[in-house]
Amino acid sequence: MTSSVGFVGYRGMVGSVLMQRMLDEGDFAQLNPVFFSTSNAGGAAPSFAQGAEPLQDAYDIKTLAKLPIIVTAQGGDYTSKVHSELRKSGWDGLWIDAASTLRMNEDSVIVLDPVNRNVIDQSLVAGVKDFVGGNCTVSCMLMGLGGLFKNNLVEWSTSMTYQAASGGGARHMRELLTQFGDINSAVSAELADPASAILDIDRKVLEAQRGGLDASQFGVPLGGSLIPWIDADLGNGQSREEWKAGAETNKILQTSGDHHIIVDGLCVRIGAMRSHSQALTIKLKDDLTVSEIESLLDEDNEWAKVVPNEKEATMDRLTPVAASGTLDIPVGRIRKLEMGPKYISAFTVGDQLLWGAAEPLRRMLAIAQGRL
Ligand SMILES: NC(=O)C1=CN([C@@H]2O[C@H](COP(=O)(O)OP(=O)(O)OC[C@H]3O[C@@H](n4cnc5c(N)ncnc54)[C@H](OP(=O)(O)O)[C@@H]3O)[C@@H](O)[C@H]2O)C=CC1
Ligand SMILES: N[C@@H](CC(=O)OP(=O)(O)O)C(=O)O
Repeated sequence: MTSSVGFVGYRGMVGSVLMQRMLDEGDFAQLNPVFFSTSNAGGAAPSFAQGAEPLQDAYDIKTLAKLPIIVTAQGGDYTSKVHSELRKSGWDGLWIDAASTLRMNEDSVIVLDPVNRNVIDQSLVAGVKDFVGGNCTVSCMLMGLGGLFKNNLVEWSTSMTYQAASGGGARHMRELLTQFGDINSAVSAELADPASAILDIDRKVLEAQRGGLDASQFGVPLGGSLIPWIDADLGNGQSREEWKAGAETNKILQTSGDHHIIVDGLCVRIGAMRSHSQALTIKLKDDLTVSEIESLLDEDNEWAKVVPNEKEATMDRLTPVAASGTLDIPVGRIRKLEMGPKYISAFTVGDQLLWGAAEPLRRMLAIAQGRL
């Protein structure tokens, strides 16, 4: 008998990527989907799910409580509003969530099964009910660098990130593209004239960036610029996105005490669309050769793809344009740094809507149903 699974947030950006992955993998043949909406209860179910009943009210606790598994990509506000009420009603089903709300709760597990399948399996046996996808930057980093982190080879690590607009949401992506378009329009006449002076063009671009661009989502222009702060200010000089790197990495790996790995760095928003990149400096516990490191990374999981530390391969394969829309996590620029034989650099890129958001949820659902 196929079990019923509730989906909340199926039409949002993360939800749409999740639905597409589930369609690609034929997952819907293995379950009976029930779709929920916060805005259109009673409306038609999505066209890709033929035969599904009309949309249910995502705030109706009784209807939600009938389901053994609920998957939500609706967002943190929804989780805050509904999850505790549902639990209080006595519901003991599995809650699989993309939002950060429950991530650091003691009774939740952050899911990234190529990295912590053992933790997920043990937790299911132990009766854990809340399974939450990790922060996109953390998940993409661990997918690329898993071979070092899982083998307890990292003493500490810093990551300097280059995060895509999609991390803010769909409206942020639109705003970035609108800004690029408006900047182009501000200088289109000069660009069409090869004799125009580049410094005049530059001055006009800056005028547009400082005066005329809609930046209502990001707060300041991102097109042709960057923003070295992501998420809330924790008041100690660190952004919440930066705090997540250490907190979530250690929770995913279940490290504690002497095994705690220090992970810290700066998180920066750049004008890429949907792939997050990060440059890492890692202090290893052992003096491994570069080829030993590359083998460990490449062999760790089928998605980590080592890119040789050469100019052409790096430019071809280690960029947001190359990684976006794929499950591959290219990892390259691996070399020993001048600081000493245990210090290495690495650079990795990952689609933050796939491994960064939707794919760990899709796989957690399959694990929960005994399909993976
Ligand atoms: N964006 C990201 O990179 C990541 C996001 N997440 C988590 O996932 C949550 C959802 O993010 P995201 O998918 O970007 O959010 P979206 O804003 O794209 O979607 C959230 C909800 O908005 C409603 N909605 C209203 N208007 C529209 C519209 N025109 N098109 C589609 N949906 C609409 C839908 O709810 P309804 O159908 O009920 O009206 C939808 O489920 C985040 O809050 C975060 O917690 C996690 C990791 C990464
Ligand atoms: N904060 C991430 C996106 C995100 O949704 O992260 P989290 O799932 O940790 O809230 C970014 O802006 O790139």
